[in-house]
Amino acid sequence: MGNLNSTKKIVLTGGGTAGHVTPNIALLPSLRDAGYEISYIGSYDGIEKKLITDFDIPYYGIATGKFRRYLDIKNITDPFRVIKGLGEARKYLKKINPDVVFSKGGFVSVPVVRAAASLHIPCIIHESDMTPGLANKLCIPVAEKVCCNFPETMTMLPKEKAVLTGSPIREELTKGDKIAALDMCGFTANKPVILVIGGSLGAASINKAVREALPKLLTDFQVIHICGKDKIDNMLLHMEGYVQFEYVKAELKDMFALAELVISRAGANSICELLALKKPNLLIPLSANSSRGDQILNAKSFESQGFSMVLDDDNLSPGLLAEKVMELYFTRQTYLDAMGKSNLLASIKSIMKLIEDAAAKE
Ligand SMILES: CC(=O)N[C@H]1[C@@H](OP(=O)(O)OP(=O)(O)OC[C@H]2O[C@@H](n3ccc(=O)[nH]c3=O)[C@H](O)[C@@H]2O)O[C@H](CO)[C@@H](O)[C@@H]1O
Repeated sequence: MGNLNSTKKIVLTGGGTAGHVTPNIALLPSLRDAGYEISYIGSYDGIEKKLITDFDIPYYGIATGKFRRYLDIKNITDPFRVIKGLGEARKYLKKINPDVVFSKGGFVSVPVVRAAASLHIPCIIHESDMTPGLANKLCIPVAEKVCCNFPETMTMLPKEKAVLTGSPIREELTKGDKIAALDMCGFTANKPVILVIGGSLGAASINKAVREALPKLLTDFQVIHICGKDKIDNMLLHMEGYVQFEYVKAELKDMFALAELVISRAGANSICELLALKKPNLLIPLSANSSRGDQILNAKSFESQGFSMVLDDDNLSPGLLAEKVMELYFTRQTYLDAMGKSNLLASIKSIMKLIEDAAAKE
């Protein structure tokens, strides 16, 4: 499309889980520096709306439906919601008239990208997992370029579209304050801290194993546990050296600064953050029984590069978890050495270049 004689405009989209939103947030400072007027199209009330409201960006909600691989009554109604979303996305895109759309994926992005393509607005897509998700698969045919996080993904995509950029990480995550985290958690400064993050939604199996392993873990460590919405265990609220949070926003940077080790799901953005922040980590990827297995591939790739220790969700037990944590603690320098070469800002720069090139198209 192109805006003659006017400010450059970009529409960001992506949602459903935080992993489809935080990379967009990571791009905001650079987009602002480059003079873009930024708008966001997401679902009416998804996590993207809650996360984006903090950034003073016009937000447009559309109807969205899931593309499931299993039988569900909603498979009958959701296609109508997607069609409705497509109409709404077209209406908002016409109103905003952006030069470019950047999509981080998730189901809400499909109507936005397809509507943008029908209006001849160039779209850049980002795939953070090793294998493209279904939403991105539906958008790749109409995308200008597809940013990849793993070299392995490049071989699965049309050659002329795939670009290896890595995942944009929020720069503020590097600016954490250990003392602020100690205060917030009521911890002492002379015992190492483990941060547990079960992805943006929390992970029931990790929550259970960590809680059952607490008698062992708390002998040598203090534990910050981000356990997911509605997953706080009230029985453990006053346990010394253990604190729980459902989800944290600005405080996450301080917790990262304080943590000596991190136990985490293997969501693509989470693991890139651990790499960028150089945190020795134990990954427990979401099992293939409850996903397409993308986290297992993400974790294997990080394990083979020496960045992570991996524990199968299917083999998870409190005893094994505590054992692996001790092993990680004593071998952490090996992981720190391997992670030493990552470059936090490289991916933001390379994605910005693709956005600028696409926006310059008439
Ligand atoms: C269950 C599911 O569908 N998981 C997918 C989802 O995970 P999920 O949404 O968990 O995605 P990621 O692990 O990639 O990213 C989570 C993001 O949320 C942030 N965060 C998390 C907790 C918190 O309290 N505060 C906070 O800011 C993390 O710092 C990170 O930036 O998208 C990922 C990226 O496509 C996929 O790899 C995962 O397989």
